[in-house]
Amino acid sequence: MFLSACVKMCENFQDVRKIEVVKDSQRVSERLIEILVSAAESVIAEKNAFTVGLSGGSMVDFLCSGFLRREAKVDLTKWKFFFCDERIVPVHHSESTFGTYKRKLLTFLPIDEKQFIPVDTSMTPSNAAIDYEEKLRKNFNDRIPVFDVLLLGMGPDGHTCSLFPGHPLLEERERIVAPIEDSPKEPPRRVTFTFPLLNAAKLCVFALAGDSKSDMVARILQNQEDFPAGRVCPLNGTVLWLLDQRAASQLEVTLET
Ligand SMILES: O=C(O)[C@H](O)[C@@H](O)[C@H](O)[C@H](O)COP(=O)(O)O
Repeated sequence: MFLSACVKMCENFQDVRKIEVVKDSQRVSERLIEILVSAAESVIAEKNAFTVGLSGGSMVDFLCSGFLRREAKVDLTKWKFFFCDERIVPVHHSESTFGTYKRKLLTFLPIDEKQFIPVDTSMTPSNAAIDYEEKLRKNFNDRIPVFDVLLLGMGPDGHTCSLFPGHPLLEERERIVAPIEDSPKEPPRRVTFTFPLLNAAKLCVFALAGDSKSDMVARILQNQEDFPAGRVCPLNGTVLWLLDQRAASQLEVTLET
């Protein structure tokens, strides 16, 4: 069910923040794939390529469940997957985001591992960030890479990627990928996209489900409190908050007739 909520102008950006509320987490998964496939069809028709930034956490399960439930097969051969953040651990480590996607998504989706552009986690966070920035620039022609879609999560403290409340990285304006050595969310050593890169994207999608998200969702979307996830407002794009009813339970949502 599409409950079209208030459409808010993001502060300081000329873009529109959109909110879509669906029944439950399963429907979040399904809608996520529908949105991705629809975006991919139009982008590939024009550019013959499609770039996606992946987050860790529950995003992996949303994508696995969504793709598994989808009847119509999707041609993913032109899709390229990058990581909005990554933990600096070996890829076989249970906390590796790329490792988790390999173990889950790659086991059943017709995707070649070469379609993933992983962070080199054998390096220090600082060198891995520099190296990943170079990898991004090689894959995009833009000074600041313009992703077709960035898939984002949000922690209960309002963080997104590895951009945490009160962290100096929130003010980073030069680097598009930055190291962090003191992530309050384990593991502490990571690399992360920064806001200049996030807000250059054409489409950012937050996929959130469950009661644990509802308080922060309302603080950001309704009370306009300043948390990292709320600072995602693409300059020339759209940010969609795809929520299940539990994550949206504290929002005053208007029903669209
Ligand atoms: O690798 C990470 O830690 C993620 O990129 C992180 O930003 C995640 O998206 C949020 O912490 C939400 O995680 P959940 O979706 O699991 O709540």
